[in-house]
Amino acid sequence: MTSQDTLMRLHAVIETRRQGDPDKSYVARLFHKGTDAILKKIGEEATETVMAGKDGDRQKIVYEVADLWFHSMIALAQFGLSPAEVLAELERREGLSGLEEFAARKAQVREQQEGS
Ligand SMILES: N=c1c2ncn([C@@H]3O[C@H](COP(=O)(O)OP(=O)(O)OP(=O)(O)O)[C@@H](O)[C@H]3O)c2ncn1[C@@H]1O[C@H](COP(=O)(O)O)[C@@H](O)[C@H]1O
Repeated sequence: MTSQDTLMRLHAVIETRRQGDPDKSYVARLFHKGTDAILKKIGEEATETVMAGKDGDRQKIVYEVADLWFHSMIALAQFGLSPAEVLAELERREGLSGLEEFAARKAQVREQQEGS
């Protein structure tokens, strides 16, 4: 079993919660609250991840990043996306230096500005 399977299985569970009972399911409750509530959770979990990092607490970092990924997956579902699309984007970037990509993007913007 791969990590991708784990993400896709969780995604499938999240999708089933769309019509779930908010009294029985955390995910259903969050869907029921709507986009702003989902995005707010991502902000909270990102902040908690930063705090865990500042504390240098490795176990807490794992716990908070799991919360962050989980809530990000609810956000993806809310926008009709799946982890497969994020994984495909990461695969597309594989082997592409971040600095080279940044330079290419800058050059593209410069060309667009010079062309207009
Ligand atoms: N992976 C998770 C998962 N990670 C975190 N959480 C919940 O996310 C919440 C995180 O909230 P916080 O840490 O901010 O604490 P909180 O006090 O509970 O939340 P607030 O009151 O502050 O909003 C907690 O209630 C956690 O239990 C999760 N809830 C569910 N899942 C997965 O989603 C599946 C479906 O869950 P249900 O929809 O609840 O059946 C589960 O089987 C799991 O696989």
